[in-house]
Amino acid sequence: MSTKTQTKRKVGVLGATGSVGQRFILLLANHPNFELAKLGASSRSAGKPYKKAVEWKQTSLMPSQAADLVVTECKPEEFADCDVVFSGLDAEYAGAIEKAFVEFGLVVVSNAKNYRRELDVPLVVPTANSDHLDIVAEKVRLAKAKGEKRPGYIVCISNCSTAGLVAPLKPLVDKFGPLEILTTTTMQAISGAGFSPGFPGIDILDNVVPFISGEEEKIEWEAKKILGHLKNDKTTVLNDDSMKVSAQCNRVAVSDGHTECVALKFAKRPAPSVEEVKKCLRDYVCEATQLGCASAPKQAIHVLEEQNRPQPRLDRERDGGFGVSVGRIREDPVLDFKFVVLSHNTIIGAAGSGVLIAELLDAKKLL
Ligand SMILES: NC(=O)C1=CN([C@@H]2O[C@H](COP(=O)(O)OP(=O)(O)OC[C@H]3O[C@@H](n4cnc5c(N)ncnc54)[C@H](OP(=O)(O)O)[C@@H]3O)[C@@H](O)[C@H]2O)C=CC1
Ligand SMILES: N[C@@H](CC(=O)OP(=O)(O)O)C(=O)O
Repeated sequence: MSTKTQTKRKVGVLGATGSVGQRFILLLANHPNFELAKLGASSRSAGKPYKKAVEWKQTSLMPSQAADLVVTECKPEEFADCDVVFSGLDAEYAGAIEKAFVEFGLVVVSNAKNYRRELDVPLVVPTANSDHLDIVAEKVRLAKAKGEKRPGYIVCISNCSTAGLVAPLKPLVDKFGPLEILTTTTMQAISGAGFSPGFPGIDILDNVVPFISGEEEKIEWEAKKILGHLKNDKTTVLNDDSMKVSAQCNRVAVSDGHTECVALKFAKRPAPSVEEVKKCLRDYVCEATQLGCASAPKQAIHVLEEQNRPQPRLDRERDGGFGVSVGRIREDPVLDFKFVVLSHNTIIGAAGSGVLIAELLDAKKLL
């Protein structure tokens, strides 16, 4: 019997002190395939052990694997031995830093918005459109065919509200065809606004704020890219521009977990029944689960029958935050259906998606 143990892949986290960065630390500390090797943040944090650089705000204790790692500046040379670098960088700085990392030959999986619109950059919710990683597979194949080593590349994670929205839509579109109309009204947690400086308590206590800068536009176009298809040559994504999407976004006094009230109309007539929609969501098994990825949810979509669910505090941890909860699925008198979806914004909406994407890249031998 073989006694050979598989060595873990070294990984780094940029923006390790932030809201998304802290979630990456929690998810990577005891990961079976990845070893947390490098942490990066701004020059304010660089040179300090992580436990001194970070203002830890998670409800789980800071993992010992991270506490004494010394934070560095976000320079690619510092991360040269990492197989994957996760980015939770402030978008103001992410563009230049991530570009430098890719040019250095590194694999970057990013939460920042900067490269999401690039046609040859996959925008991936790993429980929905993991097939878009074929763009990366094609880049790697072409380089290897020329006798070159694996090139640096970037994969983008979607906006957190978009992730919760498209997770149940993808199996529905695959089974019942494209959507004609999609509307969503979000109730977004304060952790989505980040930790530096963080959403002011006085603004959110006893309150709802009906504006999140840039969020509605991002949901409206990102859904079209994620629900779109790859061109035949697998080099770019063709957005689903035939679908009309409308989003309204609100910040609410919830720590973690974005809730969305969704309504939709399918392009094809007759529309499926409520029972067919529920069955489609319940039966869905995402590729990451089929491949046995370590963080993949057992159930990607949880269909809830209780009339007052999902609720963020009660449902956000389903499948470790990698599962999305859908409740109150019913006919809509204007469109075809309406339902409520809840997703953990820093797990399936951010860092968790990043980790699961890296597991998929590893399973597909693209690292
Ligand atoms: N929060 C969420 O739910 C989601 C966030 N995102 C995106 O993820 C990214 C991170 O968001 P979030 O964690 O909320 O943000 P935070 O404000 O909490 O964290 C920002 C991070 O960026 C670092 N940083 C700031 N300036 C620089 C710099 N000049 N050079 C290097 N590092 C720098 C900070 O380090 P330091 O502590 O040293 O200042 C910190 O680690 C953003 O692009 C955001 O839009 C995406 C989806 C969901
Ligand atoms: N805007 C989101 C979080 C976020 O930063 O999204 P994006 O990465 O798309 O900018 C929220 O407030 O909940």
